[in-house]
Amino acid sequence: MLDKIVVQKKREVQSLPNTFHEKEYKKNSLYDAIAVPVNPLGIIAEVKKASPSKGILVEEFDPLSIAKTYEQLPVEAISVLTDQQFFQGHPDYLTKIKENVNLPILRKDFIIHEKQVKESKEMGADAILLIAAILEGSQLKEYYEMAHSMDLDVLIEVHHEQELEKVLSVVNPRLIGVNNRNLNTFETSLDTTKKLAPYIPKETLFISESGVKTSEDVNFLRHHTHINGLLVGEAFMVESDKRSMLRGWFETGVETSEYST
Ligand SMILES: O=C(O)c1ccccc1NCC(=O)[C@H](O)[C@H](O)COP(=O)(O)O
Repeated sequence: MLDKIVVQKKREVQSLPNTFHEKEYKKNSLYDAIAVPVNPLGIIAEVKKASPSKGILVEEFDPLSIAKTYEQLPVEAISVLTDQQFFQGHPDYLTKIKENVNLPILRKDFIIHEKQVKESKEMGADAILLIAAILEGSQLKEYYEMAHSMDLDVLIEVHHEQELEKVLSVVNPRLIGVNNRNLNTFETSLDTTKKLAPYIPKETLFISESGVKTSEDVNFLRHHTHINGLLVGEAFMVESDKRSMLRGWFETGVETSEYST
């Protein structure tokens, strides 16, 4: 699946312009929001209509209204899927949300070319995702530095130790996301975050992405790891009472964390 997505992205990149116009948006820092969260963990809530693994998640999809709902909750940031082909997202969703919602906005897409970094800035993103699985070390470094020079935060996503090693050999990432979803089989396992936790540098903010749905999931991650945040899509999208769900995640808390270095 990841291969198919990359093939499609290469096509899309060809039709992107060579120049982009930076608009003046107020920057909301994803890094700062996760570093000092309102919740016990920083929550990045995703605006996600559909996915290759689950198909359509919600029939009546109004991205701005979802983002406005998130803004009323105690969440730290919003992730917006801008991929059209596989996730039924759109770049315009991100721009509209940026113009109307005062939270850091992460552009969630499959960035494989520098033009997409510039496009993200033009769209109004505060942060971009770089997926180690689809980038060479040299590209990771180039796009990471380019993004920072444009005042974009970067969340670098990894799935296993080799990808993490590749990332750490080229940059000192401020934010790392461990994606619990195997991008080939779509299966999610929170053990992915648990296994990688000992290797995430202490000075890096550490996000666990995908497959988080219940308070047991949240407690498992808090007990076994030192994560700073969670990126959650499906659970928020399908839940009508998002506030209660979020409250429930932190109600019991974790008495002791097993995690130690
Ligand atoms: O969500 C998918 O099915 C998917 C498939 C292939 C590549 C990426 C995919 N998702 C992107 C994401 O990383 C998630 O939308 C995000 O982490 C939230 O995950 P979840 O809470 O499980 O919806």
